[in-house]
Amino acid sequence: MTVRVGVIGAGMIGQDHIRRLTEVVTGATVTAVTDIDAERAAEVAARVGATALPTGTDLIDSPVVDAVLVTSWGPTHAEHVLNAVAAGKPVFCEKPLATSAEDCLRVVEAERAHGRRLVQVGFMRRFDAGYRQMKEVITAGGIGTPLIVHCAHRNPTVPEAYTSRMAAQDTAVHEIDVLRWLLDDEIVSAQVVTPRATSKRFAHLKDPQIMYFETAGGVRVDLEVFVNCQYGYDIQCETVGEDGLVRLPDPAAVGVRAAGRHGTAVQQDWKGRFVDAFDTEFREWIASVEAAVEPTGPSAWDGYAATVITDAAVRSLDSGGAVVTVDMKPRPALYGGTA
Ligand SMILES: NC(=O)c1ccc[n+]([C@@H]2O[C@H](COP(=O)([O-])OP(=O)(O)OC[C@H]3O[C@@H](n4cnc5c(N)ncnc54)[C@H](O)[C@@H]3O)[C@@H](O)[C@H]2O)c1
Ligand SMILES: O[C@H]1[C@H](O)[C@@H](O)[C@H](O)[C@@H](O)[C@H]1O
Repeated sequence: MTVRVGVIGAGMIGQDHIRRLTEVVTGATVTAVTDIDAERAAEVAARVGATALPTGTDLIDSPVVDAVLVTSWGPTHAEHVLNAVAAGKPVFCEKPLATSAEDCLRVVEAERAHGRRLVQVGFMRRFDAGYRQMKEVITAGGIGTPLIVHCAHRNPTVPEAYTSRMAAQDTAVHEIDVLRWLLDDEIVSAQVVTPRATSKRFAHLKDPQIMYFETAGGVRVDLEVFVNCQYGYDIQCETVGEDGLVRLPDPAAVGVRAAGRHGTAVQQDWKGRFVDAFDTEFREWIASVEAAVEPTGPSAWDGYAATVITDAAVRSLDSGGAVVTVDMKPRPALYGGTA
């Protein structure tokens, strides 16, 4: 069976995922596209022989759509995901699942009422080969009990519309998700402190920021978020355990020796850094839809958890650096919990 995907939001990442679904992943085709910019929807749909539809509701209800991909602006995600769950269709939602914890919980409740998982959230790092190898080592006891994680998340620059809160909501949210998964542990507190700001930023922005997280199991995490670091897109992660440490590899790149120097190029954006992770993410999602089984990727609960934890980080930033306790509901049985 070929999975017929309808795409809501034909912007930057929507178009990239449409290319991925049509050119990279086998067993999928894009049959419908919608965007509040109707001209854009028509143009993108025409490129892949899909139908442009006026609204997300039309697309979700369309008989030529088996599964829904939501790549519109964050504040619109919850509405589309809730409509897809109501229609009983599998839905892949780019992060964030919703911009408030309340809206994330509405999705969780809708899915629980439906009785099985239909939602996958687009935290692609769980599909990155390096993070997967780290998890295998940690799970196999290769470094003993994890104690500390050191992380850095650096972007070369960000646009003027990027705000200080987005360091948690848009950027650190990737570490928040991948660390919960990597450590199989829950984050219970967050603290954000700010050093001297780089002069190479917009005046309104606090950049860099240093975030500290603590897990229920007592692991301490430090994360540098620096979104105007100038030199490249650089993701670092090192987990220190009782018996050793495991470090995320840098992406493979040729070594160049010339003009008296030896070096390797640094990635310049997330698209290139995580291209393989995105491909794997969509291969696995399409395979789960094709097999009519629940997706194994990040769940609606993971989307909720990430939002609650980023909210705590934002509160800490706003308060000038207080340690903020994460106020998370008990995890329901549908997501491996006991509630
Ligand atoms: N996983 C990642 O690393 C990653 C990377 C980039 C973006 N994202 C996420 O993807 C989402 C989209 O980001 P982007 O950079 O592509 O934004 P974008 O602005 O380029 O595209 C969003 C598109 O959605 C359309 N749109 C907005 N509301 C809509 C609605 N209700 N119905 C239909 N269309 C609607 C807009 O007109 C626009 O074309 C964001 O939530 C963002 O956080 C994730
Ligand atoms: O939306 C992007 C994307 O999620 C990237 O992976 C992250 O590095 C950026 O900071 C963020 O702005």
